Amino acid sequence: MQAVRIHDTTIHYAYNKGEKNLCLVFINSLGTDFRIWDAVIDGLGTEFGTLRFDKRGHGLSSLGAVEKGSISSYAADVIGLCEVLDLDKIVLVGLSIGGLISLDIYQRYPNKIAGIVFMDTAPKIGTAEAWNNRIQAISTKGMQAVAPSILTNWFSPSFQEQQPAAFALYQAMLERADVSGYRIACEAIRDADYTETAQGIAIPVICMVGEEDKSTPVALVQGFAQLMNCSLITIPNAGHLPCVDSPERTTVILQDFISAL
Ligand SMILES: O=C(O)CC1=CCC(=O)O1
Repeated sequence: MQAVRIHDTTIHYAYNKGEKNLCLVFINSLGTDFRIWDAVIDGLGTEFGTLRFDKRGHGLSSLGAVEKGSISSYAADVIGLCEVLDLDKIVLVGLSIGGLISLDIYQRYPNKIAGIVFMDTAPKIGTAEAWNNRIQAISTKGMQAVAPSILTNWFSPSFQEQQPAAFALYQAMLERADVSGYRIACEAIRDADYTETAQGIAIPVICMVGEEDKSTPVALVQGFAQLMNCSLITIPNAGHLPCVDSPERTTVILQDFISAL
């Protein structure tokens, strides 16, 4: 188990040093911990470094002293972690809120990043009203009340049917998420709009999205890819978490992207 103190929080992470200098830094979605990348990490092998971590207030990482969430504070945690590990050639893989965090990192520290894979994400996700409703629901009724509708958006019906045990574990992950940690992430997403940053991006990037993603649907990610003038790869039979339901395809996309850098 690896952990480090970054700013006011303890970040739980898993770092594998690669044979090459380049390190893929995986930035999770809302309500998940870094186990969602396990199958992708297995498929990637040892050529490149990999860094996974739990965002503050998620998984085993502590919440710290923040009272209101901001994408910039997550970005500062990622940069702090990369500095501790002395990573100098970084490719970000940003899933959902992880894409917003990636855009913030690019905006603040453009020279540190060699490329970004945007996975099921957009520069603005959802409406303020929807996020306020979710915050209200978790604060009054807890995670279990919102979990069923969120899981329906994350996973395709076929994943639920074909892998009921895995589905049950992801349900447990979401239901056990810390309400305060989840709330600050919802606030951060609600208040974020990185459209201008995306328009000005000047490093290699790619977008990918599960064809059955109901949280950040294909049309939304298509608009994001057009904004950045980059390729969009759609993944059949995948939902909001292609690293979970389509890890082999996800691994190939990452490998192709890195080898073209
Ligand atoms: O949980 C969801 O609704 C999907 C999602 C939106 C932003 C994120 O990180 O996950």
